[in-house]
Amino acid sequence: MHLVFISTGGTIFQKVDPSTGAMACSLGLFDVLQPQWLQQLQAQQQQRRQAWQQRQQQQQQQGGGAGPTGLPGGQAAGGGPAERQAWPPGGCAARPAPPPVALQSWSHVDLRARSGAELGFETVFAARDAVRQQLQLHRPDQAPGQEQGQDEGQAQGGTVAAGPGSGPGGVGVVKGRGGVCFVLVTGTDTLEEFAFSLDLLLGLELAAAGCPLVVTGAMKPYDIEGYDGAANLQQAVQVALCPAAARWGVLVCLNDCVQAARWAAKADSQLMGAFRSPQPGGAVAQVRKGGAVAQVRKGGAVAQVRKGGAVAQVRKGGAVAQVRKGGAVAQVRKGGAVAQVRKGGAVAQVRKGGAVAQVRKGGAVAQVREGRVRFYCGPPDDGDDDGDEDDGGLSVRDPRFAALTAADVAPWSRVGIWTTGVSGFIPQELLRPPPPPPLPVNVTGGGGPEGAGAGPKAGGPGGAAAEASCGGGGLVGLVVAAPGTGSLSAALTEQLAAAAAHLPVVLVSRCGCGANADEHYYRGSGSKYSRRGLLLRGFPHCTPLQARVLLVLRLAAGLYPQYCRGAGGGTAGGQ
Ligand SMILES: NC(=O)C[C@H](N)C(=O)O
Repeated sequence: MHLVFISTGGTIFQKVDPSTGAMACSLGLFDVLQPQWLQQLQAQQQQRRQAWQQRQQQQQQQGGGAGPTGLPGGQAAGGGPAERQAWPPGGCAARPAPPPVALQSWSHVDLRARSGAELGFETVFAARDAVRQQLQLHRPDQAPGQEQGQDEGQAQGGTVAAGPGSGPGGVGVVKGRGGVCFVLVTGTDTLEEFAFSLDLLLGLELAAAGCPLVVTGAMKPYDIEGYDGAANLQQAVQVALCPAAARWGVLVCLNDCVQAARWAAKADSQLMGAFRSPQPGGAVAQVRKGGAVAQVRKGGAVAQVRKGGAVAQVRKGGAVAQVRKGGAVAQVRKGGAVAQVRKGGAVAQVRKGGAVAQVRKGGAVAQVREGRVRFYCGPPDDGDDDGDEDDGGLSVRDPRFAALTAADVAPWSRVGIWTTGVSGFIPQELLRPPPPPPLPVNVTGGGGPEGAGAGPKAGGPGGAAAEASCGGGGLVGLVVAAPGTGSLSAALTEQLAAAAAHLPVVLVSRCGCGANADEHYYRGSGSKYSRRGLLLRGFPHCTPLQARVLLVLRLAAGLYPQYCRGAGGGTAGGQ
């Protein structure tokens, strides 16, 4: 396996410059991750592979295969016994463990972006292109989606096919892997958007090729006690090499936890456990479409320490405590919500000890414990999303994104996010329709709407040229983060409905988790907006940040032609 590091900037590479007293991005990747550590890992993986091969031989000699439980013992990082036990519910009959992955070589692509705040789509696309290039170089022999008998898989003892009882997405089942995996190091401030964008642009390709990309960073700078950069980077490497990571596409790994890029969000601006997925902790059960699916965790982080104070962390509890500024316990709860009811399919997982756990949208999908990567569930069946929404035929990982370039996306990046609430308002200035196009030179009157007043060109997939249609407010689109399932006052509804004639307006929940419409309980909560031209479908459970990324890519890909000039819809206006 070849491991590719792609780095930008961020706190992970920062320490104070004594001459200025300001933070400076002065470290390189291999200052943070000692090559010696990689060499040790290389040797360790090799030993584990040999041990695995010996066990296979012994089992064959004994004629026992994988044994009655399918759990050959002694697996280490990337193939540990806990990982095997974790999934699927009901046990793992006759499912052989995949071989530990051999780390053969590594390389580094430095994209030289400075910090999370400076991240632009051009860097996202530079990363996408770097990944593509490496995928080409380490191309599996067979077509995506098929079992790959590629050199790497064969060199490692062959591929391991899905056995009976393998869970959704075949977690822990490695139907061959590509010969390359990726670790992207970046600033945490925009890490979730970077990871989500790459999952949209590359997720299908990576998952089909069995080549995971793991995104990481650090919450503390290099020269501060408790610097988390080295550990995060090491764990990201372990996750990238883990067989169970192969089909996830893009993952996020910080603070011992691995989360799906589809769900991970920076939910705390300071703590090392900043990254969470929707529904972290708290909920101990979920009921979906009438069938109970329990979610039990070992408590999650139930105590946090900021700026000194007692260090307290209680697990297997459910009691929640937070200690902030000097040790005062600011908040003590017991239990939080004990049940949630939503639409949706049941997906459950069994952990050691009989606890019935976790719907796939909740929390970490894997953790690094005792130096081992333990996946608790597999990627979604559909490889994309929860699939329980009426998404209007739009998937989140859309194959049409594959042809996009940075130049296509540039004109469409001016999508704004506006949050509404009590006495909610949106400045009309933001929503103004585009100015009339200037008359073409040497034309006396009657300038048509197309061709004139051209904004930057965007060549969409399939050669369909589209131009961004900027409203008078300078926006090409707007994401409205509204309360609850995306509830708007009557006045806002009318204001946005008028704007939707020329400006794509997406409505999402500002809750950070949950759908933007719920026709089961709040009947009409979606249709009254979509009837007026607001975009709701195809943004399932998207956070406002995710909806923004998705809208930018969809506009660039020409998926909403009514909002593009020259892409079949004429000048935007009227749907
Ligand atoms: N922890 C971090 O990486 C934060 C930093 N401000 C960034 O570049 O995103």
